[in-house]
Amino acid sequence: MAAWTVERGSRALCLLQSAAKASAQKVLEDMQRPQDDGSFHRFIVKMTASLQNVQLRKGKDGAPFPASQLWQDGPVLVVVLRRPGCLLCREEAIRIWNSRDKFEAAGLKLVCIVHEYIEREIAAFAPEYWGGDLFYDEEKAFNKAVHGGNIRKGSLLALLNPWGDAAKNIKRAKESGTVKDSNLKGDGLTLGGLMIVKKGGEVAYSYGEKTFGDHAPPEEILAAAQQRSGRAAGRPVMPALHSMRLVAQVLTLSGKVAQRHAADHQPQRAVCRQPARQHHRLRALTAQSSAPSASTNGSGAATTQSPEIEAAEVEAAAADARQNGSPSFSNMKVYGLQEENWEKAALSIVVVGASGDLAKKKIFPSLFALYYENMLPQNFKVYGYARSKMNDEEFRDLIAGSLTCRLNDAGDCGKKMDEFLERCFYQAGQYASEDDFAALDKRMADGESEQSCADRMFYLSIPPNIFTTVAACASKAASSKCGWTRMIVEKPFGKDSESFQELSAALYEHLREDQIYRIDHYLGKELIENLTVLRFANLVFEPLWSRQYIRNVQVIFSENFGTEGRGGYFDQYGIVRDVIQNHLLQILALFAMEQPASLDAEDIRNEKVKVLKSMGQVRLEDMVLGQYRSRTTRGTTLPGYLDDDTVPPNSITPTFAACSVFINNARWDGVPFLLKAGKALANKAAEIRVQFRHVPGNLYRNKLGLDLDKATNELVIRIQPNEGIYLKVNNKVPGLGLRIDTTRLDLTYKSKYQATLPDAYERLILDCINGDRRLFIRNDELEVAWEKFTPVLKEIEDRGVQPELYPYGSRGPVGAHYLAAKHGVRWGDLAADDE
Ligand SMILES: NC(=O)C1=CN([C@@H]2O[C@H](COP(=O)(O)OP(=O)(O)OC[C@H]3O[C@@H](n4cnc5c(N)ncnc54)[C@H](OP(=O)(O)O)[C@@H]3O)[C@@H](O)[C@H]2O)C=CC1
Ligand SMILES: O=C1O[C@H](COP(=O)(O)O)[C@@H](O)[C@H](O)[C@H]1O
Repeated sequence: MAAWTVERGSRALCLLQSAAKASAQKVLEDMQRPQDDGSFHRFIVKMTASLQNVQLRKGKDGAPFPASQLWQDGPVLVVVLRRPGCLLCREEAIRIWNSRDKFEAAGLKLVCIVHEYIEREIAAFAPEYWGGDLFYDEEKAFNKAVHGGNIRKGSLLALLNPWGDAAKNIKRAKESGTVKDSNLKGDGLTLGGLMIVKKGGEVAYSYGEKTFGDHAPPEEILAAAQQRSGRAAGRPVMPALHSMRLVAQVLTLSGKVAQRHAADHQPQRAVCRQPARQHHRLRALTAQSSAPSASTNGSGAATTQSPEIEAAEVEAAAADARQNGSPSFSNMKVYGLQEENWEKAALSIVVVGASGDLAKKKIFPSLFALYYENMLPQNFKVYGYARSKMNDEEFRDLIAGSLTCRLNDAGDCGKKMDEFLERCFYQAGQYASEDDFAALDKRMADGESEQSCADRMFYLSIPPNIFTTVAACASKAASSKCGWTRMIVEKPFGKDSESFQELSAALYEHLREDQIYRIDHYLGKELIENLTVLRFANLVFEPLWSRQYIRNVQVIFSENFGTEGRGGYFDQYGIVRDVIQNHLLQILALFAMEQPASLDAEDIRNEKVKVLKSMGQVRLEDMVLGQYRSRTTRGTTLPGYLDDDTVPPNSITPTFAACSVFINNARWDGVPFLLKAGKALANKAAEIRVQFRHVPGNLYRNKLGLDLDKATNELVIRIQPNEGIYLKVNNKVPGLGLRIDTTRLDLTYKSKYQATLPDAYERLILDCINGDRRLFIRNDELEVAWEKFTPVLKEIEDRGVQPELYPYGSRGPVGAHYLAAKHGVRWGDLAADDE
């Protein structure tokens, strides 16, 4: 068989790299020379064999017959459903069914397969959404086949992400107007797809749904159908599963795109010498160039340009290839291999500083949660790296203690934990030793060798003084040779403008901006993700979001424990650098920014930078500093900050700070933004409070009591704990007479949603793997953030400003009340009516 093998595509890619200016047509011609090393053939045989004898039924009680009967007389297009009642499945079914003329013209018969037979559901589905034959596949063999032989389950987490593909698909389906009604009955998690099977059983095309409602691109199905029948003018018939996609990839690789990508990957050695690995590289490049947002951000494999520019380039390259290439591809969109490669992809995750607190507390549990939710690529491995001496078993014991089964435990958590731990390894090494990182590289390469090529993600969970040393050694000695290499860098990103610039410059010596993922875990919190949805997806809030209606905004962080063990780190930074300059300022930026042009990372971050630039300098006179002291209650003494052994005696580092800032733009002019953060306070909370102005000429003024502030509307976005959003409104108390009460319109997440909220680190690690940079901080954001705070921090240190003492477990220093009063407002969290 004249097969289009993956290796053949690999060679074509090398050809492209070495002669990037060659036209796509020429490359296609080169690829079209037949080559048969048997691998594609073996794949087809395996796939075909797995379906031939599958027993299908027409109806639940119908007589079973072998699936091979479907294609014994001619080719067939098989729609493999997830669930007949679902909106997205109905949308897909009717779309295919309505295009049946084209498929039938290409000689295909259309059938639909369900893996569950709920009579009423089927009756509501066919013939309303599907007019052809429908068969029941009890074994779910077709659902497996479209996903390479395994059941693939969609994750409910995917539905929680308002920017995710699943949400976009739901929107698209609703807007299509083709589905009148839908329901939630049946198994909605087992993903489906679509296949074209040739007469006799050879699979000519296969597409597995990657997430809910991700359907095979119509142009691709049609092109495959035409190829299958050999009807596309002048085209050789070719097996479609790989070749269709391979050609799509090659089309994207013409001219400068190929050149740029080739240049972007570092180090470049061995790229062309390893044909087996090229397949993966093809994926990485295509994933980056494929259509929707996930793809432009997708691999992050290598661009310093904005996604729009890149998308335009890819489009131009594809257009070029269309012009010069075969007419049968003229309508073909450039879709990536992401979905199938998600399973084939190999990923090595390195946690540097694996013996430390953050790694144990957050990173490994998050990785396990992602694994449990099937969010990690099939071929992933985790490597812990630190100086401490441990073997793999000891390392596994160390992290096992912190893994939990909190996410939707389906009873298999223990087993999953064991599976996860089997993929965890430990490599001891010094942080400044390239040789030690080379040893890690070797270890990873051994682990990766079964796959085509692995991407590598490093999480630098180490003290800031060694960030750049590690970045240097890791990038030099342990970068991925053919996939992407990304590094998540933890805060603190410097101590002031100067040290930040130094750190930044040092990182840039070894990494490009698109490889650096500066994490601020507050951006990964559910309610922060929801902030932009709340603003921009509701008509009722955005018009009020300005100086005209808002009196002040408060961003509040409090913890009911002290530095406890982290005093050594904390004392060098203090609460302003630890929480306000990063977490709270990031929240403020998202809250106050203008509507971005799109939800792309760069558009959002551009708006954040603008609003930060419009912010005035933080001034000492607008700031209150505090430090907690010990407190004895009922015979128990809670230690003061200075009682922490890791804190120097007489330290004046603030553990509490509050400040007011203004944003000097048309929207926010004159509105005080009050930021407050403290440790060892009365409770643990993080929230945004928006206090609205008083109602002018209020008819009920005399019913509201003397304190009008109590009756102003207040919108509270409770980031944690007990996540939720509520709006304080005035309401008539039911009954005779007219009494007014201030009450809450309350959306408390745990009452409304059953799903466990993912931890911020889970979301952010996954985003990094996906190349989604929206929730990571760009260098220029930090630059501005430091500009606003550096002068005041310097002044505090130069003057040796003494913090006001407050007792452990109290509501903080009294000075904070004066600060609010200076702006004629009160702290919402300290109001008597606020529990
Ligand atoms: N812990 C937390 O809650 C949070 C931490 N962060 C940030 O995450 C990063 C990691 O934090 P965390 O895990 O608490 O840090 P740790 O202090 O626990 O350090 C992590 C590891 O780094 C190594 N290490 C510690 N001190 C040094 C040193 N002076 N020189 C070289 N290596 C050292 C140790 O491993 P070994 O000796 O085995 O090499 C240690 O296990 C830091 O940047 C921190 O600011 C951010 C937010 C929260
Ligand atoms: O970054 C930090 O955040 C934690 C608080 O995080 P949370 O998710 O538990 O609210 C804080 O304790 C720590 O001091 C700071 O470095």
